[in-house]
Amino acid sequence: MSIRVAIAGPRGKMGAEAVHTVMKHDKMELVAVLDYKEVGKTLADLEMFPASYTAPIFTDMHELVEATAPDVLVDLTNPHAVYNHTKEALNLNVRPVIGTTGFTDAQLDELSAMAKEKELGCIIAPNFAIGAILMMKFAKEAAKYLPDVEIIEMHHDQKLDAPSGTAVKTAQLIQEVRTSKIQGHPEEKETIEGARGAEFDGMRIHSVRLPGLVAHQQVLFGGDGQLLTIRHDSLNRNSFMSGVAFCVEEVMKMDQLVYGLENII
Ligand SMILES: NC(=O)c1ccc[n+]([C@@H]2O[C@H](COP(=O)([O-])OP(=O)(O)OC[C@H]3O[C@@H](n4cnc5c(N)ncnc54)[C@H](O)[C@@H]3O)[C@@H](O)[C@H]2O)c1
Ligand SMILES: O=C(O)C1=N[C@H](C(=O)O)CCC1
Repeated sequence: MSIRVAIAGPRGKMGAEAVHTVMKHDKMELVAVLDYKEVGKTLADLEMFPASYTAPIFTDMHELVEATAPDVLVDLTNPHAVYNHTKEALNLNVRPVIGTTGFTDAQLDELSAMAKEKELGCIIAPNFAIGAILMMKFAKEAAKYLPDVEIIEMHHDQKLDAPSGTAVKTAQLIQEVRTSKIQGHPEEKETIEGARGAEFDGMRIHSVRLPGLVAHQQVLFGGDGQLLTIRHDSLNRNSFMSGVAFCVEEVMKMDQLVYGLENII
């Protein structure tokens, strides 16, 4: 039986790729999409999609679920919309696969409790690219031996949240193995505010935003007379799509929330 999939944010850079991925997948059916405004009756009304894409467009999640009964909601929208979408989906017994970044810790805790209570699978994946997951895993391993670390994430200039979800997740994974320490000179002083980047448990995170970039991250470890750099580059959004398809299949087997693909690959 096909997995019935709905996608929120179908006109976006990631959402449009996800639409194509689900349409091509032999074990999935795209039953509906969620937009925030009236843009047409079905995807076929949008110039960006072919006439054969007949999934209906909804602007209300309750109506979408009532009319099309999806198993999974893939959300690729923005940090303002995603929390409510995830909550609504769980309330309506639809399993969320969330690629949108920008959750607070409190929101993650609340959603995790909701998924547990409902015994529903939910995946929140700051990064769907396998190379990025490996970068994070390798960075966690390296931090055991080289605890002085700074993260430089680089994204396109349309990105709304900073630091990136991947950078935050990387710092959290490192925090699990690194004895907390403040890095740099104890008396260091910023002469221009923000020069040393964001502070996370004594580590620094730097966010670069430039046209031309897609999604890139370097994790730099400094030691005595040596520097280790672990770097990942997503060169296009297709790099995320096998991860999206993997999550749609995986979430159907789960009964709780998982934050980060490193927990399930
Ligand atoms: N997890 C990953 O691997 C991964 C990879 C790339 C991007 N992202 C994240 O995915 C999100 C989307 O990225 P993007 O580059 O496609 O952005 P985008 O701006 O191109 O697309 C976002 C889309 O969401 C739509 N939207 C906004 N509010 C909405 C709402 N309330 N309901 C329905 N649709 C709504 C917008 O119309 C837009 O089409 C961002 O949070 C980004 O950080 C995650
Ligand atoms: O393009 C974006 O925006 C991306 N966001 C994710 C993040 O915040 O980590 C992952 C990569 C692309």
